[in-house]
Order: sequence, then C-alpha cells, then structure tokens
Amino acid sequence: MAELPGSLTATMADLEEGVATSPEEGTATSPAVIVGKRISEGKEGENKMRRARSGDSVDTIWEEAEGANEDDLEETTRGTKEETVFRKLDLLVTKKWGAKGSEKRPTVTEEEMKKHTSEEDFWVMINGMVFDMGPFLREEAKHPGGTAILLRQLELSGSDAGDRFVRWHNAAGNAVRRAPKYFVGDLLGWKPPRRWRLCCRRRPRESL
Ligand code: HEM
Repeated sequence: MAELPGSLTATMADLEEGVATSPEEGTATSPAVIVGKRISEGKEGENKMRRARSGDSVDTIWEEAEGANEDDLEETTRGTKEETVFRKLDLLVTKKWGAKGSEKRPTVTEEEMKKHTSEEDFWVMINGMVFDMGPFLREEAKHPGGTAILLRQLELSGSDAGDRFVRWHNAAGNAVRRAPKYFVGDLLGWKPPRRWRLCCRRRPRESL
C-alpha cells in the first residue's frame, strides 16, 4: 500500500496503472494525478459526469428544474437586480409561451385578475405578467419561501408583486425558472412604470 496525500492510499496496481506515459495522455506517476483519476474517472465519477452532461442530475433541485446545460446560455447578468430578474423571467416565459402578443400567449384583463384575490386563489402580477399562486397556497406545489409571505403580499400590496419578487429571488435562481409553469397571461393594458421607460427601456441593446 502506498501513502498518498491526506488519508488516501493506493495499491501498487493503482500506481503501476499510472506509470506508462505523460500527463497529457491521461496517466502519470504522480500520486496527485492518480487521486484525480480516481475521483473523476471512477465508476461513481463517470456516472456523475454523465448525469451532469445530460442535465439529468439528481444533485440539486436547480438542475432538476432546468438542467445544467442551460447554465449561462443567455447573458442576463448585467444591469440592476430588477432588470436582470425581469429580463430572465421574460426570456423564460417567452420560451414556454411564445412572444408577447403572439397567438399562443394568453392575456388577462384587470377585471379577471381581481377575481383571484383570496387566500386560496391568488394571482400576482410581475412585470406585466400574471402568475397563479393558487397551487402554492393550496399546497399542491411547494413554494420554498412558504405560504405566509404570499398571504402577506395579498394583505399588504395586493396583486402587484414585482418589487417583492425581485427582493426575494434572483435571476440565476429557481424562481424565474419555475415561474413559467404558473404563468396565466399578460395583463392587458399594462405599461412599465415611468422610471423604467426613462432609464432602461431606451438604452441601446449593446449597453445592457
Ligand atoms: C411565480 C411565482 C413564484 C415562484 C415560482 C417562486 C419560487 C421560489 C423559489 C424556487 C424559491 C427558492 C429560491 C430560489 O431558488 O430562487 C423561492 C423563495 C422565496 N420566495 Fe418565491 N416564488 C414566487 C413568487 C413569490 C412571491 C410573489 C413572493 C413574495 C411576495 C415570494 C417570496 C419568496 C421568499 C420570501 C423566498 C425565500 C427566500 C430566501 O429564503 O432567501 N415568492 N420562491
């Protein structure tokens, strides 16, 4: 048995397996490389890498939601937190429901929205898009932030949940990835607040 860094050990067979050629060809005599080989190329490591590449990893809820392959495919990190969260949300809703104004994408009137303001059936509006919080409130789906915060939203600010959505979530998190599932439609007649029209919407795309 040979001593390796930390508490790891290797048999002579392990060492001999790594003796033949240069590190570029994937083998080497150094124990560190052999340790690396064991972690990344062992049966368990191979399976892990395969699952990660396929986006089918069971490691995290995040990967389960969208797949590791989606990571950083879109540039959505520049700008204020509000801009980045809304941009990502827009992007993911558009991916599932089509572009705003297209035939496939539903719309909601303000009148309809007002009918969904109870503790079991609550629709919220985030950046002009309406989402159904009912499944969370009825505990048919799990909201990691709990239900109390959603009820507080209902009590404090009613249906316009944009500010709180931005406060509690981020563009790289699960909330934006899961939101399209709860999308009900675009709120008809909604216009972005004046502050956005002045600052962000007019900015040329390259500078976003
Ligand atoms: C479509 C609507 C929503 C979805 C899909 C959603 C989903 C999620 C998810 C997945 C998380 C875990 C953190 C993350 O991965 O980002 C989370 C956390 C949270 N959410 Fe939501 N959420 C929604 C709406 C809301 C709204 C409207 C509020 C507030 C009024 C809210 C408040 C929170 C809070 C307080 C947390 C915990 C944050 C923390 O512990 O740091 N969520 N939500």
